[in-house]
Amino acid sequence: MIKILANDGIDPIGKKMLEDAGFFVETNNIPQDELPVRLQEFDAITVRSATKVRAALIDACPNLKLIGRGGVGVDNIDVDYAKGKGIGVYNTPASSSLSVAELVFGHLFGGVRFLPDSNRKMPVEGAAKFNDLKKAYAKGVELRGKTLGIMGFGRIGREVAKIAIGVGMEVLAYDLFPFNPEVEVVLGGGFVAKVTVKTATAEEVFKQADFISLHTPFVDKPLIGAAEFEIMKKGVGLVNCSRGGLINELELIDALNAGKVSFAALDVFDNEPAPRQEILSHPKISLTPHIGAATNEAQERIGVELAGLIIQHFLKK
Ligand SMILES: NC(=O)C1=CN([C@@H]2O[C@H](COP(=O)(O)OP(=O)(O)OC[C@H]3O[C@@H](n4cnc5c(N)ncnc54)[C@H](O)[C@@H]3O)[C@@H](O)[C@H]2O)C=CC1
Ligand SMILES: O=C(O)C(=O)COP(=O)(O)O
Repeated sequence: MIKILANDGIDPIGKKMLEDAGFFVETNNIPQDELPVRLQEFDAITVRSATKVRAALIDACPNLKLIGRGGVGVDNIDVDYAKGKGIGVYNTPASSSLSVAELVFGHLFGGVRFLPDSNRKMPVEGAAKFNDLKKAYAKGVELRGKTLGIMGFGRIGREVAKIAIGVGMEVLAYDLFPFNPEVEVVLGGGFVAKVTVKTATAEEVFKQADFISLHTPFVDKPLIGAAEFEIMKKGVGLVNCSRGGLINELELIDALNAGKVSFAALDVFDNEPAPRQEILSHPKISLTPHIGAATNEAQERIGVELAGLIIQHFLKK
């Protein structure tokens, strides 16, 4: 019997699909340092972003035939190394795009009206300083009519654009590669509108956008640091629901303190799972603990897609 370790969990429907197909599935959260021994008895492992499947772990588990990533980023897996050893590596690239895009808008709506800071301060200072807080948060802005710069016009970037258009924002889209600027915006009542977004260079996005949202993978260096903050509009808002490292965190703090950036919203961090304290305690940063894909709908789609890929992999052997 094929044995699968779902080390960062798997949606119950995906698990049942695997079991119905005759696989044994153990849902667990085995600590990283115990995996080199305990994974040896399994044929496959599924992970989210927490568990790392590096070369040393792969070497320790000669029985391993498949690594499944329930999600998009495979930066926690030594993919080429695994494939070089004949191990199948799969991810579920489209299943969570909408959930991430909706979180981006949660952060944007929150950022422009100071919700994170208000939520931190109201329970502590609300009664004594209600009117001071009311004054401090009086200068919010509306999103409609503002320009959203989207860096990386892939699956998530495109979903973000659709919501932005629905909200009445202008979209400036930048990608490293040529892309189709037309998106299909689903409106109520079964109507679909085809809208062509403006394309831009990275520099144009930095100079013209009121808000910037990042949707590229992290490769080797930040996309945004002091030089980029320098040319941005004063008061720009930034969202990073993509990967820690894309924004230089220390230079972000300088830009927030200088008033150049009005707020930042981070779902991902340099040092996960322990982001730096200056980031966690900054009043102008909206924080979520890497939950872009953490919705019932996304996790169900991911579980079902991953189960299908695993079944197909083993059945075709
Ligand atoms: N916060 C969370 O929980 C989640 C985060 N993510 C992350 O979101 C990111 C984007 O995911 P998808 O949109 O699904 O990927 P995708 O592959 O569909 O799109 C990424 C786009 O970025 C472009 N790109 C790559 N390098 C670039 C650069 N240096 N400058 C400009 N564009 C560049 C690519 O050409 C591509 O169009 C990934 O890093 C992924 O891991 C994905 C799901 C959940
Ligand atoms: O799919 C991705 O790239 C993600 O970052 C999602 O991470 P998670 O599976 O929620 O730990």
